[in-house]
Amino acid sequence: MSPPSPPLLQAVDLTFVRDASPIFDQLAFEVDHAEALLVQGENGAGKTTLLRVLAGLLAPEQGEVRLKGELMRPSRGHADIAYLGHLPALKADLTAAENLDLAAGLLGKRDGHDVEAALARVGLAGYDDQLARSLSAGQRKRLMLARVWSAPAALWLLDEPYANLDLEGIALVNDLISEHVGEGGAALVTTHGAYAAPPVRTRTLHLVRAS
Ligand SMILES: Nc1ncnc2c1ncn2[C@@H]1O[C@H](COP(=O)(O)OP(=O)(O)OP(=O)(O)O)[C@@H](O)[C@H]1O
Repeated sequence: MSPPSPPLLQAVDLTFVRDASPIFDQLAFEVDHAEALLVQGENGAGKTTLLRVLAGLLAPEQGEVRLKGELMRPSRGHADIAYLGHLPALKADLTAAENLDLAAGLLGKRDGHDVEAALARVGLAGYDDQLARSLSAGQRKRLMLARVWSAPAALWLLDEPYANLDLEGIALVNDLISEHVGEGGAALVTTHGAYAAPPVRTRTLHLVRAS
């Protein structure tokens, strides 16, 4: 009998220290395929810091992040991870379509998730030629969600995906996550609010500032 495969993501005793004070200390959890972990916590609790460590954008003081059992090293990106951060990772002088093309060149693209389909999926059909700089904050968030939806990554790390969105946009985020999890993907989602619908709350991690 073959050994069980390791979970998609393992946080092993993660400690992150800023200015000599720990943000989180010996944090350990796992997220597997078909799971969504909702990360909740007050302002400053360390949610963004945690997601950036998991994305490999920040190095922990101690502990490690494992993806499919393999040690992840800090880097600019990882093929198994689609990260949606607080700050728009869009090129302001490129159009919506060009931004998605650029992301596909860097991150790859899921079959059938071409630019037209991605814009339509997030409610931006017809915005192909609009510059990212002239999109509203909610439309920029939708474009960032289109990037995530188009990527072939199994693990979505979504930092405040509900921010700037209207009610229909909040429902869209929950739909996208449910669909992804239903297809065997996984997601970590941070929020302060109660926006995450039940399918997005497979489990909850309540983050409390370590000191
Ligand atoms: N670049 C930075 N330099 C110094 N301190 C930082 C930096 N980024 C975050 N911090 C500090 O680290 C702590 C955790 O911040 P983080 O952004 O991870 O919290 P959060 O839970 O995401 O907060 P919020 O809910 O307000 O978005 C805070 O005290 C914050 O002030």
